[in-house]
Amino acid sequence: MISRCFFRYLKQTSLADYVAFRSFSRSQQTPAAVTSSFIDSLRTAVGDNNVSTSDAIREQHGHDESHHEVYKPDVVVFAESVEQVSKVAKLCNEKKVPLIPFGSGTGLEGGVNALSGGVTLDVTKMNQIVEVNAEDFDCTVQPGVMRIALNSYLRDTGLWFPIDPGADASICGMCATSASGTNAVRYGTMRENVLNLQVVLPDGRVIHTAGKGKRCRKTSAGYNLTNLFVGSEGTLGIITQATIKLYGLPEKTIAAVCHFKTVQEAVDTVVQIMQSGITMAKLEFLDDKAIEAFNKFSKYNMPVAQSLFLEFHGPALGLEDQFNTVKDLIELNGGLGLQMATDEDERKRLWKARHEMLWACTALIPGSKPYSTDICVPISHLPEVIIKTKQWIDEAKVLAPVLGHVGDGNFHVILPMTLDTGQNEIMKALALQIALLAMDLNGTCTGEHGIGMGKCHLLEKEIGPVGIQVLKDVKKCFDPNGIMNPGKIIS
Ligand SMILES: Cc1cc2c(cc1C)N(C[C@H](O)[C@H](O)[C@H](O)COP(=O)(O)OP(=O)(O)OC[C@H]1O[C@@H](n3cnc4c(N)ncnc43)[C@H](O)[C@@H]1O)c1[nH]c(=O)[nH]c(=O)c1N2
Ligand SMILES: CCCCCCC(=O)C(=O)O
Ligand SMILES: [Mn+2]
Repeated sequence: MISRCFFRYLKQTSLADYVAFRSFSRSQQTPAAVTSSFIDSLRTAVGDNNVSTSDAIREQHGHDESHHEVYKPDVVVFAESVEQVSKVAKLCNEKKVPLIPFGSGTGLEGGVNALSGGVTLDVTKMNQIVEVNAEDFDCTVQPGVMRIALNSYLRDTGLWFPIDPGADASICGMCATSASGTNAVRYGTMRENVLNLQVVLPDGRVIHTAGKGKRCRKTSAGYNLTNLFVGSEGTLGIITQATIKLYGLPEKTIAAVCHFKTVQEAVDTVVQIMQSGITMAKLEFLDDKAIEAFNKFSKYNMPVAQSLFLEFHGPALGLEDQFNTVKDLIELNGGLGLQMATDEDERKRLWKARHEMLWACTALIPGSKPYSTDICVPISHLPEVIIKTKQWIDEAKVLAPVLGHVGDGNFHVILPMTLDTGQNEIMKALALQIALLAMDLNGTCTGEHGIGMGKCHLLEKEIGPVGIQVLKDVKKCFDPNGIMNPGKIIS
């Protein structure tokens, strides 16, 4: 039974939102015209070995890591070059067949699920690092280059690409979702780190969003096409190359963990650290439930309490001063157990465990699939939003750990979805309620996972009917036949 209190906020804001959410249904797309002669033309374009209609391959490409229902494409194509991507796009456009770009399938909003069937275009075979300009701190990669492989390749140069969503995602998939993660508080998100993109448009034309070969740090040359494609989730074109910023590996790194008796103390500390102007590299909150999952899954023995995980990057000189300033703030707010950790192996183990929190939380209920909230609010509203969220979780009597990138005002509630539909309805209502609160407090329903198939109804609420109409106009301009990843972002 859901408590009346649980729905109080929902009722205060708008019951209509909840009804709209419950009855939200994706507008049915025209079924794909994938005939055998169409598949033959794909084989001619990319070679027999690069076209698969096997059920297992279609299943594998019909979902990401989220709980969303699987939607298999009719056919999966593996591209090996920009020319092949262009030919496939042209063929799909001519026959009005849906075309869904696929990076590595680690998304969390059903971005790759083929809602209307069609062709899924897997770009993992295009995995070359095109160039590294160490002296300019940038590099250019093909769409199948993965984040961890890029950083291994860069290691000897003393450079790295710090944006880290935890999962080993493709760099171009990260561009497509505007990913971020634990290091964004210092290094920004994909939006701040992409200098140029090569994109194949649905009609097969190839563009460079900042101009061919351009990789300058600043430009005021016209509309920002690059950032139109960052976060476009495969709905405007296929990203076939990305030029991104690199950074020097930090000379010194300090990690630390501390815990608090109350959520208020922990989150007040976060706000004060951010307002003090200290540049944190990571500033993560894990609530008591998250710590329980963390201990169990990764074999730690941390106090089960509201916790902060922190990391500092910088020159050896002065970094300990920053640590000590933060230490003072933590202690002033009642924080306990803070210790400096500089041992590299222990640090790696800690962050690996943090990145596995999705699996740690879902393991709390075996067989469950994760449903995620991803709100982001201005930092001053963070204490209010986290405290209300935790109160609602308690009232709803669901097991839902809270964790996230609080230095950015961004956090997740991990809602393990099971076969118990009653319980799932409660989870979805809770997720909606949290998103509505964030939006009321000048925040967004998604800081980093994107809209995908799961949050279209929230985007409508977030940017309003005129905003949505403008997005639809933009979509029409790039993709007049509506073939690119239909049903995503705007339904
Ligand atoms: C355990 C765990 C933990 C996290 C996350 C995942 C998992 C499994 N994520 C989410 C995820 O890693 C993130 O969304 C990636 O950016 C997705 O990259 P993929 O290559 O897997 O794209 P994937 O293949 O999943 O595609 C995602 C979307 O991008 C589109 N796309 C992919 N490649 C494209 C291309 N070349 N051109 C055009 N469109 C393309 C797809 O069509 C789809 O809409 C995350 N994220 C985050 O920001 N912060 C975090 O903290 C985490 N944490
Ligand atoms: C489905 C749960 C998503 C939250 C976990 C992934 C994530 O973004 C993280 O920070 O961890
Ligand atoms: Mn995250």
